[in-house]
Amino acid sequence: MTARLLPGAPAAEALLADASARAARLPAPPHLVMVRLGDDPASVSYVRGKDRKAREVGLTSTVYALPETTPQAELLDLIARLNADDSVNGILVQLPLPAHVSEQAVLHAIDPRKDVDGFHPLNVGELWAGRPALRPCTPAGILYLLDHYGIPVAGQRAVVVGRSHIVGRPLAGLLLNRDATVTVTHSRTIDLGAVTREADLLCVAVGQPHLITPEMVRPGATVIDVGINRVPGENGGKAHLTGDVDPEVARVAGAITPVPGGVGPMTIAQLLANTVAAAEMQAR
Ligand SMILES: Nc1nc(=O)c2c([nH]1)NC[C@@H]1CN(c3ccc(C(=O)N[C@@H](CCC(=O)O)C(=O)O)cc3)C=[N+]21
Repeated sequence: MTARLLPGAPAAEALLADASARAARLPAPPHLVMVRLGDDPASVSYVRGKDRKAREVGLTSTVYALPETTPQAELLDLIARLNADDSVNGILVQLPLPAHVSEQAVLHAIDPRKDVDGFHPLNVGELWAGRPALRPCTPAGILYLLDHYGIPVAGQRAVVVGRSHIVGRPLAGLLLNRDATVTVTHSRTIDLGAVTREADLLCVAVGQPHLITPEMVRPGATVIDVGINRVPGENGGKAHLTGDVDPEVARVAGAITPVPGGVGPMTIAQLLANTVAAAEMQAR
């Protein structure tokens, strides 16, 4: 038996088609502004991917590529101007930020109504209260993917491995809002495998290549691999991407997302859907 593969592309396409149709009904194309500091190759490539996809589906996209050394005050100033600019519907500041800039200060500064990452504390609070608001892109994209493939959530035992503010925690909140029974594990969890083996739905977001091995997975479980790890090629060969889940897990799982081509495309699609939702909210 080998697991059913859950590619992101078809689900992302469905989400984007809906977002694009809704965007066309607005008085002006929704406008996303992305800000990045420095030239970390992964950040450059992610922002480029989001910018390209935004244009493809009929949004307006602006990228501010600022020097690594940009003072925090200057970044906060830019955010204040974007907040005040009615032609801007969504603002994303690419993480991670250089050490001299406080992530907290930046995330607090973004107008919650334009916070298409869903990282502002007001939106975090709304998520945990189960009230509608802009949701973090990767977790919301994962829920969309599960729904797209008809994988049940309500009543299921969900285990989230990782408690980051951008994936693990908000994903646990979204699963709870959808009536899953949720356990969150982390680096201090004792006997991780005993916990993950209980999962009907196992979501892994820690950034450790192949942390999850076959004996840690309940036969037939759905496995969502959020890890995107760049590993150098053997003998100087090409570097490649690999997930937090050992590919051998496909022999026991019922369904599994690939890396690349699984959760990554959902994150981008959800960001653009959030931008359309923000524009709709602002038009009201
Ligand atoms: N403010 C902020 N918001 C974010 O949403 C955010 C961020 N900062 N910082 C970094 C992480 C990471 N992230 C990804 C988005 C798309 C892919 C993606 O499209 N991945 C492709 C592969 C891309 C590649 O080849 O590198 C895939 O999985 O198939 C991956 C990772 C968004 N993040």
